[in-house]
Amino acid sequence: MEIKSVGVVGAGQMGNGIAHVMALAGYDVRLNDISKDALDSAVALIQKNLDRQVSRGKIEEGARDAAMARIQTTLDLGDIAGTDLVIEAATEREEVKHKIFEAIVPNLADHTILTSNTSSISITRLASRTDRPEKFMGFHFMNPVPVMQLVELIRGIATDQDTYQSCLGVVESLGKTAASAEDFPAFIVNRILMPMINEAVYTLYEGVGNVNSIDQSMKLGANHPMGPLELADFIGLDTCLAIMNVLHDGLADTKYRPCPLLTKYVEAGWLGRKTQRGFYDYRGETPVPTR
Ligand SMILES: CC(=O)CC(=O)SCCNC(=O)CCNC(=O)[C@H](O)C(C)(C)COP(=O)(O)OP(=O)(O)OC[C@H]1O[C@@H](n2cnc3c(N)ncnc32)[C@H](O)[C@@H]1OP(=O)(O)O
Ligand SMILES: NC(=O)C1=CN([C@@H]2O[C@H](COP(=O)(O)OP(=O)(O)OC[C@H]3O[C@@H](n4cnc5c(N)ncnc54)[C@H](OP(=O)(O)O)[C@@H]3O)[C@@H](O)[C@H]2O)C=CC1
Repeated sequence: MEIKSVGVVGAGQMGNGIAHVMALAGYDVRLNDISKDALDSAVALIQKNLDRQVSRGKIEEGARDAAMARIQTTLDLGDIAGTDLVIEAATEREEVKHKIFEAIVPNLADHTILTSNTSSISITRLASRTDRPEKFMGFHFMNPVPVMQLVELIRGIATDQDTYQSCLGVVESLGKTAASAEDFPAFIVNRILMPMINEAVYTLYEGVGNVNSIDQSMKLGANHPMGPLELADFIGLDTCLAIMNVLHDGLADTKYRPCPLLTKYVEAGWLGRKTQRGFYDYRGETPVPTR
C-alpha cells in the first residue's frame, strides 16, 4: 500500500523527531497531543532542528519550508484517523497507549496501518485491543530521530506481510535502516542497552563510582558517544524505569530488577533533560552532576 500521510500521536521528544523526518521525506504529517504547549514546543523545535540542518548545508531552505508546510498540529485525535499510517509516540505507559488506540479505532479508515513507537511494550498485546491486529506493528525509532540510522520493526503475532512491507518501505524512504525484531520485552536495542544503563545506576548506587567517573569511564574506556547516565537523562528516566519494569515483569528474572536509585529519581520528578534535572542538573550553563 502506498503511504502518503502519517499521523503522529504524542508530541514529546520522539513525536517531534518523527514528524520532522516524515515531513522532510515528503509525507503529510498530522501531529497530535493532549497538550497545546507540547504541540507548540514541538513545532518550534522542529523549526530549530531544520534550521540547523540548513545552516550545516545538509538540506536546502526550500526543503525546510516545504517540510514545515506539511506539518499540521491537532488536539483532536479524530483528525489523524484518516491518515495512511498512525505512529503512536505517547508516554511509555501501557494504559495510556491502550486508551489512545481504543479512542482512535472507531474513526479509522479501513486501510490505515496502526503502529507504536513503544520502547518495550508487547506489540501483540497492544494490537489485540484494536480492530486490526493484522495491520498493527512496532515502529521503533531511536533518539534523536533525525540523527539515528536505525528503526526497529516489530511484528506482533498477527501482523501480516503487507503491513510489514509497507512499514519497511517507509523506513527506506526516510533513508534509514530497519532491523526486524521479534515481539519479546524491549525487543533488541533496549533488551541490551537498558540493563547496561540500569547497571550504571547500580554502580552509582553502590558507590563504585560517581556520575562523572562512570560516564567518563564508558566514554573514554568503551568509546560510547555519551556516558550511560548522560544517556539515561537524554532518554528520560521515567522511560528507562518503565522499560526496566517491562523487562522485569515480562521475563521474570531478577537480573532486570530496576535499581532503587533509578526509582528514587523518577519519584522525585527528576526525569533527566526534559525536567532539567536527573543524574545531572541542567539548569545552569553547563550540566552539573547531582551525585
Ligand atoms: C530508549 C529507546 O527506546 C531507544 C533509544 O533511542 S536509545 C538511545 C539511542 N541514542 C543514542 O545512543 C545516542 C548517543 N549519542 C550520540 O550518538 C551523540 O551524542 C549525538 C548524536 C546525540 C550528539 O552527537 P555530538 O557529536 O555530541 O553532537 P553534535 O555534533 O552537536 O551533533 C551531531 C549531529 O546530531 C544533531 N543533533 C544532536 N542532537 C540532536 C537532537 N536532539 N535533535 C536533532 N538533531 C540533533 C546535530 O545537529 C548534528 O547534526 P549534523 O551532523 O548534521 O551536523
Ligand atoms: N526517549 C527516548 O529516547 C525514546 C522513547 N521511545 C518511546 O517513544 C514514546 C514517547 O517517548 P518520549 O517522546 O521520550 O516521551 P515524552 O515524555 O517526551 O513525550 C510523550 C508525549 O506524549 C504526550 N501524551 C501523553 N498522553 C497522551 C495522549 N493520551 N495522547 C496524546 N499525547 C499524549 C505527553 O503529554 P504530557 O507531557 O502532557 O503528558 C508528551 O507530550 C514512548 O513510548 C517511549 O518509550 C522510543 C525510542 C526512544
